[in-house]
Amino acid sequence: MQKPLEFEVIKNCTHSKARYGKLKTLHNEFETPIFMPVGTNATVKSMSVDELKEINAQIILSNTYHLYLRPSDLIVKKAGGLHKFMNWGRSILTDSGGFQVFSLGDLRKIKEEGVYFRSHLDGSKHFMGPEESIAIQNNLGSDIMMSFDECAPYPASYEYIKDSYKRTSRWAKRGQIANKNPETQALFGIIQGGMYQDLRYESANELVEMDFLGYSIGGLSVGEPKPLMYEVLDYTVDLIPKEKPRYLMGVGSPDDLFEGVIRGIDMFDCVLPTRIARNGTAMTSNGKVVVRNATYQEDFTPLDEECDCHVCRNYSRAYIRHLIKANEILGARLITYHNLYFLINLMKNIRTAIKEDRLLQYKKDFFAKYYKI
Ligand SMILES: CNc1nc2c(CCNCc3ccccc3)c3nc(N)[nH]c(=O)c3cc2[nH]1
Ligand SMILES: [Zn+2]
Repeated sequence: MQKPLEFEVIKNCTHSKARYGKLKTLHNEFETPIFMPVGTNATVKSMSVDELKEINAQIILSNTYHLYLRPSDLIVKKAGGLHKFMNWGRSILTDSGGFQVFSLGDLRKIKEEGVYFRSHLDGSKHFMGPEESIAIQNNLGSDIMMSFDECAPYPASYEYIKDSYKRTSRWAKRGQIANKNPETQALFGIIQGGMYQDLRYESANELVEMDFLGYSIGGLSVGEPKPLMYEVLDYTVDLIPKEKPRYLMGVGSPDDLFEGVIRGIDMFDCVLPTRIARNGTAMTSNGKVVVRNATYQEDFTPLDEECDCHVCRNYSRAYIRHLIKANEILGARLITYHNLYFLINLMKNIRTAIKEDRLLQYKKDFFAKYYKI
């Protein structure tokens, strides 16, 4: 049987759990650890696919919940699938919709069969369960699909988390059975269990039993203190077979990328770079630059002196500040382009540091500048 995904660990870091690897889908092959730009409505906001290729994006995320509601997965299927619809020839990963139903929709009810919710667009009533989520992802044709899960809130009681992760495991099994394209679309299990070590163990073991092609660590980056997220990561990563890819969902500040890589994570996604760009904040090697501040009114240097991206080679802080203040679309576009390039480039430097066995030193050097320590 043809496999829709192949993953190979090429180099393990000697003084951390970091590893350098390669992941192959039916669309392309890319190196890990990797940062995946988020493209909720079948677009990485304000970026064309040509610009995404220019910044060397290899895999982008899209979303079952959003595309089901608008334009509908049936229309995307009629277009020939999401790759064709958005003219993106590289890899696509789709989230299963569970997280978005809880964080966006007006939640009505979680039942064994699935979730009844109201659309955040027009309040219309909908139902989504594992079978519906996988059918939508099959229609979208993404290379990597996520199991339908409940991302439990934080904080939550032990009893709540126990019931929730057990239902998520039952949903994962139902989703596996519902997958119509197991030879062309890989399915990941999502480990839940809140901040309770024994429940994380049980969730991971039940999903490893089901033999998914990769595993996401869910239920984190939901408002818990960072040290707690890192503590849960410390013991949860070890439960995933080391030859399978590990995806930490919704994580992507520079600090969290380093801490996640050091703890053995291979894949990351985060809306931060695109979201902060829209309010005029750029990520640079010397920390964040809120370019809308008056200080940059006559600053004719690039966003980041050390960045070789198209934006930093051609535009000044003063010009981009002017665009943001004038609420010109180009302002957000230019900062988004640079922020995405910054994180994609950071991951390239992290991969090189792993290959050369100097990751912890690189982390020290990076933050010495980023936080001007
Ligand atoms: C920000 N913190 C955070 N995000 C989480 C997500 C969503 C990850 N982002 C995917 C995305 C894809 C397309 C468009 C927009 C977002 C989760 N997704 C699932 N399925 N399960 C989680 O436990 C879970 C936990 C999360 N924590
Ligand atoms: Zn730049």
